[in-house]
Amino acid sequence: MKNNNDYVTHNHDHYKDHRQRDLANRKYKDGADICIVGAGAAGGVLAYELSKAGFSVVVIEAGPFWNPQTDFASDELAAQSLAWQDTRLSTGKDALTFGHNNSGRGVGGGTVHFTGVFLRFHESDFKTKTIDGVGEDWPIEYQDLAPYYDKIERDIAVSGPKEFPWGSFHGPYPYPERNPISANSQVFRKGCDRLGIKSVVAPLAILSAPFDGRPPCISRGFCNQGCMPNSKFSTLIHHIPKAIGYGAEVLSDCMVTRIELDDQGKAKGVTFNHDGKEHFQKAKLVIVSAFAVETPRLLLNSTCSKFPQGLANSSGLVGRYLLTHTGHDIYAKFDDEVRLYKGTPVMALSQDFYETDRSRGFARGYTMNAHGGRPVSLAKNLAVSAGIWGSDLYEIMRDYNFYARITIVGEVLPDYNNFVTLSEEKDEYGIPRALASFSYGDNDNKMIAHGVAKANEILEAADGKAAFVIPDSAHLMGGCRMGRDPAASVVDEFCRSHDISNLYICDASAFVTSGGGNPTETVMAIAARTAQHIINSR
Ligand SMILES: Cc1cc2nc3c(=O)[nH]c(=O)nc-3n(C[C@H](O)[C@H](O)[C@H](O)COP(=O)(O)OP(=O)(O)OC[C@H]3O[C@@H](n4cnc5c(N)ncnc54)[C@H](O)[C@@H]3O)c2cc1C
Repeated sequence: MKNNNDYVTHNHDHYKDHRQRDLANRKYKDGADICIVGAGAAGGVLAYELSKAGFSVVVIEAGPFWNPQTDFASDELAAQSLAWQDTRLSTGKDALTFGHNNSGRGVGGGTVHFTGVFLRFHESDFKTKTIDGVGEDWPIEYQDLAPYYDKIERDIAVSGPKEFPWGSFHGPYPYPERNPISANSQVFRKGCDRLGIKSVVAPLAILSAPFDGRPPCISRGFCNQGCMPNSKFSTLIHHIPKAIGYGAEVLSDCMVTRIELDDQGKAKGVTFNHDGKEHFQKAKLVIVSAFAVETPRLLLNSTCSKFPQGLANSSGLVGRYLLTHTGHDIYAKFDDEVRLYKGTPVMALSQDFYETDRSRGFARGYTMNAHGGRPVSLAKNLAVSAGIWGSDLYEIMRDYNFYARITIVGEVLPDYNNFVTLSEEKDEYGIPRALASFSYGDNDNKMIAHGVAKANEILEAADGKAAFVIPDSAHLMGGCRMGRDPAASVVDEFCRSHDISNLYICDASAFVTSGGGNPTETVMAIAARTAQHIINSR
């Protein structure tokens, strides 16, 4: 019998014992207290906190149980498999690109291939309607999440600056900031300094010193390809192994196709597909943590006579108010080599343009990330998103080493007409494929224009020559927004669905607004708060 400490020892193959081989002999075949759908950022935190509190927990994950030592490759193309690659249909004026840029698949979810930029939301993010007259207020405030932000940062030893100039949290972070920073980040900070724009070394869920049996980052630079040395946090290597140590069971390669209700209209478990066969997992409470596209899709697919519009959907808002961040990439060319592939991709950022400044002509704002990048994705994005082909494309790729990049992570305002729903087309499980529709609004477009101009100013102040812009988006959120009014939201402030008392929806889909910074710390803080609520309600 292993004790819990065995599961926190890293760099050996502690995952193999838990790859599901025999579903007939699974641990909680006759029922568990809690079934969590999806083992990503939120699902991992929930599994850890709830199993630690003594609940019997089953986590059902569509993708594989990755082993960093054998499954992660220092190869851009090979690592595409870490993302959700099933076909999703996309429409709208600014149709979203899915695949590698949007969600994970497999234990760890998006945390396996995320960049590790770890930011809190600001106080204003939770009340944009009250403060700026745009978007919607959340049913919670920054202060409700603050203790959970603290906890998550401590739990995974976030590295960051001693002083963080923006928002309510001013540091220090549990672990010191990363040093040295990449050449791209040095270029960014030089440009900011010359223009009087504040910048810092980025807070990262990547170790700057040893922690929990894991080594500090060696700046190998393949963060988005899965971190083989385990220096970057993911729920795959942190929360999930510990949850297993507390008794949780993880069923990987198992696609949940429906949430099932009993005669009283309460959740009784989920149906899932493994290797072409259907299985049922009984549970007293179901939590859906399948991310901003798959969560609404699963709810909409789980129709029954009592809920013909899908589960938790009496408001008609499941799938509505889908959010993303503007993710425009601004490139400039330098005389000296920058080598964008080197080191942790984001090592410096600025939030000087995060809060509303009416003189700019739009509400809300953005984070600027000095953002490294790899050559295959650059070539693809140049051709597909920027429409640069032929000799122009060849020349840029030939001079790849001389480009620097800034990415604008900008707040997109919530819009009822941005949504995910079910299409007419079905996948191999017989579930209708997701169809997402997305268009930027006027405020979003003004913000993008401002961010692009500001990034060019910074790069030019650092002696670069403005080169090209690749339009992009990042980080999906929303689709099951939280709120107090059951007619205007899908879940309450603890992510409990308004319609079904033992059905929780807890992941990025619960976001009301997108904030102007990378979202995963907020996803995890919300999950930790939801777990505490479930524990308190026991
Ligand atoms: C390239 C990239 C870089 C990023 N970088 C950053 C960053 O630097 N900082 C930051 O804050 N955020 C970043 N993000 C965003 C981050 O990954 C997400 O915000 C976060 O993972 C969302 O957490 P989640 O729990 O909602 O979903 P996920 O982490 O995506 O987890 C959902 C899980 O559910 C599983 N699932 C889905 N449907 C089913 C089903 N029907 N049955 C069973 N399982 C299912 C999926 O396989 C997945 O494992 C990045 C994202 C990408 C794509």
